[in-house]
Amino acid sequence: MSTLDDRAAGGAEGRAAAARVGIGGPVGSGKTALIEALIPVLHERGVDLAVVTNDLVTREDAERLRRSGLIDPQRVSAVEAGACPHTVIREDPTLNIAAGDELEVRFPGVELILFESGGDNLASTFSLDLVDWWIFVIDVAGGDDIPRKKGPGTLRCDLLVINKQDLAPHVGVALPRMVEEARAVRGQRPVILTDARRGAGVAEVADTMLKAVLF
Ligand SMILES: Nc1nc2c(ncn2[C@@H]2O[C@H](COP(=O)(O)OP(=O)(O)OP(=O)(O)O)[C@@H](O)[C@H]2O)c(=O)[nH]1
Repeated sequence: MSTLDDRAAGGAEGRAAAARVGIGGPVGSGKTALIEALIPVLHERGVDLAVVTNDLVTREDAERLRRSGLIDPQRVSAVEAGACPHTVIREDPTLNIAAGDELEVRFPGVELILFESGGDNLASTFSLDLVDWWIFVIDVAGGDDIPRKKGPGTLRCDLLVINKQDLAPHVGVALPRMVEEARAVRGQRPVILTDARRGAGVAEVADTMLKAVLF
């Protein structure tokens, strides 16, 4: 199993290691939709990219990305997480680390690997043995009280994405207040509003991530 230290040293084969970014969040918050929107933006920025998806007992999200036409299907790997999505991104990320290592071997120039967690709850967090930096995706339709609940995902992530901003008027959410409360509990660390289906806010997510992990 490689670790961040191994990877910083260029891995066993002396290859340059890819930056690894986690994308977690509750079921249906829009993690896959955000990745689908990010891929073209990252390609436009010239980033050599691969993706690892995590599903409970299927390869649904990987198949969705492979069929999307957005990315070479070979660059999408699937991890079947089993019963607890957070186990394989936090307690024992061996399967995910191995999937990332295998992508680095097959695509020696890969610069960035996105790890999508299976849908989980507000307590979900990533091990820093697996990722360098991670995003937590919540959505407006899940309720404007989510930031106030101070779940570990919301508090500890490097970037909080509040997705489905387009739904705010339909679910009675005051967006400015939700963002303000999120910023307050996160000590001013970044919070970005997105509409992953239409692409709003996605370039800002890409640039914040690239600034943190590649440049
Ligand atoms: N209106 C709206 N719908 C969205 C947005 N982002 C995602 N959706 C929809 O929300 C649903 C769930 O999106 P996914 O991307 O599958 O969510 P996910 O977090 O990957 O789901 P799991 O992997 O099952 O946890 C889909 O029907 C998406 O089309 C958005 O910004 N606005």
